[in-house]
Amino acid sequence: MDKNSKIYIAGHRGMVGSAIYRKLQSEGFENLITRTSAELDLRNQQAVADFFAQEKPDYVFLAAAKVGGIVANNTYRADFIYENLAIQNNVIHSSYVNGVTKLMFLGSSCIYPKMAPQPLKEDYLLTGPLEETNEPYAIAKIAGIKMCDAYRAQYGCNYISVMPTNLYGYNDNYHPQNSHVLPALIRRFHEAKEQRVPSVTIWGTGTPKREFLFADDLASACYYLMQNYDEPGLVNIGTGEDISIKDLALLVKKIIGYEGSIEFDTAKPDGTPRKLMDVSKLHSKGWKHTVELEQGIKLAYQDFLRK
Ligand SMILES: NC(=O)C1=CN([C@@H]2O[C@H](COP(=O)(O)OP(=O)(O)OC[C@H]3O[C@@H](n4cnc5c(N)ncnc54)[C@H](OP(=O)(O)O)[C@@H]3O)[C@@H](O)[C@H]2O)C=CC1
Ligand SMILES: C[C@H]1O[C@H](OP(=O)(O)OP(=O)(O)OC[C@H]2O[C@@H](n3cnc4c(=O)[nH]c(N)nc43)[C@H](O)[C@@H]2O)[C@@H](O)[C@@H](O)C1=O
Repeated sequence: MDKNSKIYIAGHRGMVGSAIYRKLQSEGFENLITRTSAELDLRNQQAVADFFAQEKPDYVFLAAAKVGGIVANNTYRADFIYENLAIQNNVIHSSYVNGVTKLMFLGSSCIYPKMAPQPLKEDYLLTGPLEETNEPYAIAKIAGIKMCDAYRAQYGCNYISVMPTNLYGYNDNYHPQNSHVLPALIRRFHEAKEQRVPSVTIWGTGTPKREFLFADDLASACYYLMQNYDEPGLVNIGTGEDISIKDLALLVKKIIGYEGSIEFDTAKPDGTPRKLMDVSKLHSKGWKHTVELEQGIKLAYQDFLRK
């Protein structure tokens, strides 16, 4: 990418897309193209074809998707598979038709088998059954990886796939039911503190382990890989460190300054027992995260308080 390249960031108002937008701006890129979902519904094949034919972007970051936490994935199963397949099919195919130089597809760590060995290496893809709660979303994401590889193999397209671990940061979704765990806990502990509620309930047993990456770090990795990575297959993006949900809840409780107790709603799903990324490939390419979890949660909490 050079500073005059025309770059389309699909999903620029979301947590990831907005972080990629900020990163590109801070690096001096000015020719950035964006559309909200109201302006351009990426599920609409003709609208996407017309947009690409008119704008002819050089580079595409595909960060638009139907996204949510464990209960949203499990509840809106049809929406998660249909919307994600439609968005990625339309954007990837229109990129090919209109000669996009390079495209980055964002997947997720949920593409790996539920019981895969830890840490998760890139070559564990398609080696076992998926986690049931997010299987439709994961199937769509796996199709996206395979679509990038197929367009590379048949048409020589330089389309790359990156697999971020669980993310959090600025512009996160704080919906009480549909969000991911970190924004959910920030909101719940904050409201419990404000309303002097004696206990906070978190979902599941608290024993699953997750890895968390600050979205601005992810944007930095995406920028780095867009400049320095041209391979088929996938590359994990994470920190290589994980934490149990119980310990995460204790950390959020401490940062927010809530003094009540924690209870567990075991009627809610735990999901995958552990999802720790093997980040040796990413490190070998020359990128490492900079924001540690406690610091990142403090930054996210400040952002939550500003909204
Ligand atoms: N959040 C996480 O923990 C993780 C996210 N990822 C991946 O990162 C990417 C970005 O996720 P994140 O930023 O968290 O998600 P958000 O929900 O914050 O943002 C998604 C964006 O996609 C856009 N979008 C959704 N549907 C459509 C549509 N039909 N047409 C056009 N635009 C649409 C929305 O645009 P608008 O605002 O204009 O409506 C929104 O800004 C996704 O591919 C996700 O799978 C991967 C791993 C973990
Ligand atoms: C990024 C990733 O996100 C989803 O998978 P997930 O990793 O299971 O993500 P989650 O953040 O929703 O939950 C993590 C853990 O935390 C526990 N948990 C406790 N209390 C709350 C809570 O209040 N909300 C939520 N959401 N979870 C909670 C919850 O029970 C689970 O054990 C995928 O569907 C898929 O979309 C995907 O790729």
